[in-house]
Amino acid sequence: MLDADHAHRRSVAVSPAASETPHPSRAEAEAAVRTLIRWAGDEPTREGLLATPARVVRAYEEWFAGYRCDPASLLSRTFEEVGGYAEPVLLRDIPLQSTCEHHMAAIRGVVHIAYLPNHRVVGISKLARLVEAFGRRLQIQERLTVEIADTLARVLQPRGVAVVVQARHECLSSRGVRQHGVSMLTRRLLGEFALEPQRREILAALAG
Ligand SMILES: Nc1nc2c(ncn2[C@@H]2O[C@H](COP(=O)(O)OP(=O)(O)OP(=O)(O)O)[C@@H](O)[C@H]2O)c(=O)[nH]1
Ligand SMILES: [Zn+2]
Repeated sequence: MLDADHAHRRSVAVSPAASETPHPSRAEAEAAVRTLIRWAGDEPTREGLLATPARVVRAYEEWFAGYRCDPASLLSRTFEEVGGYAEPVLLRDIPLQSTCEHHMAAIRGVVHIAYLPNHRVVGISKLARLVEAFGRRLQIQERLTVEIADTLARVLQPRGVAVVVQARHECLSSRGVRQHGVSMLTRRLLGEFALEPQRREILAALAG
């Protein structure tokens, strides 16, 4: 029977982001958390912190679940009976939860996605799952934006793709320059959406 570590390791191995170095064991990951607690100035053996390393490692499994997911396969089921629908499909305000790869601090925001179907559409939940698959990794916002847009373009082969990401970075607010209320906006427009006047129209529609 596979234990959770083994299953985790095996699934991570299929991730394009996985390296060739052996995946650390759960015990090693928990030991690393104990080191960070000591680095922060506290004592990992006190009662309130005893179960914390195990909790943090479980939390990491959720925050970084994207490494165990193949984003392209999320879009494999499509529907062709769309009654001739050939207008853009827009999904606004998809929640984004990610982690900044420079400081491992939270990135929180929303993603707006539009695509111009080429005879087939994808279930709308799959667009939200795509955001999760790339969001739940160590990211910079620019690459996240490109990865979402390019995967949609490659797998669905629509006539156009537009992705807008608006997010706040905790590394900007809770440390460093400590700038609160700043949000970062990134976007990627492909195919017909990269051309005027469609570009202006789709950006206005995504902005709501
Ligand atoms: N372009 C981009 N920068 C990001 C993102 N997330 C964090 N950063 C920035 O990455 C930079 C890392 O800069 P460094 O100078 O190496 O690190 P640092 O000394 O911790 O920087 P400060 O945050 O300015 O204290 C910082 O300017 C962050 O604001 C992102 O998604 N995209
Ligand atoms: Zn950061």
